[in-house]
Amino acid sequence: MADVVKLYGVAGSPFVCRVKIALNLKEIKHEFVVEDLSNKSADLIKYNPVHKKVPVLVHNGNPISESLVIIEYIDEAWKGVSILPQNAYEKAKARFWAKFIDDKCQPALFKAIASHGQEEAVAEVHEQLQFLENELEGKKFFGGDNINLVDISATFIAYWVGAAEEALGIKILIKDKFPKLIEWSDNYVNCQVVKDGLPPRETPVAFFKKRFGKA
Ligand SMILES: N[C@@H](CCC(=O)N[C@@H](CS)C(=O)NCC(=O)O)C(=O)O
Repeated sequence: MADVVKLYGVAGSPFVCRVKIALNLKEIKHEFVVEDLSNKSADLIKYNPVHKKVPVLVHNGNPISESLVIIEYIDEAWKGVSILPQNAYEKAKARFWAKFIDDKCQPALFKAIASHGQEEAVAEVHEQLQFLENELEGKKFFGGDNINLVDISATFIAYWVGAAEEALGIKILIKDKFPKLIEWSDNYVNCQVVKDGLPPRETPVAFFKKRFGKA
């Protein structure tokens, strides 16, 4: 029997896009079920009763939530290109950086964006981003020649930060400070599997204007 794969999400969510990109990498056919987060569906509450958030992947009726968990599930459940390294140490390192991006980088970036690029908040985010800049030394992607879990985790940095900069007229990813990260962003968002998983740029730009723009 053919697999039935449904992804519950909203087009503008960087967490949902992570999952779309992982599905694209593995060439997994799926149905995208659009959620209204201001009026969550009974399915979403049933499938993710703990967090009640998207993304949720439902594979043959089995729900999985939390984007990083879903990506690891996709990697294990389907053959094709590997998203996590095979080597135990490299795998642990990939998980470490993905968690670092979620726990440290994204919250710091959000704070810097919300503050309209206030100096202290930007300095804090630069401290975090420097670790990623160093990690890219001698590599095209965090995964080396190919995209891996860390690249997908950093989708917000590659795409949403530029949209926030445009929407609010601020600068966070400074070229002189983060040449590798900027080169990586360009390479990453121009991969077809990534492009196919991202919303049009107007979507995040409009989101940041509405959420943080001056009235
Ligand atoms: N840690 C979660 C975060 C997911 C998340 O924050 N999703 C947002 C959309 S971007 C959401 O569903 N928000 C609805 C809510 O908070 O009620 C993941 O990695 O999947």
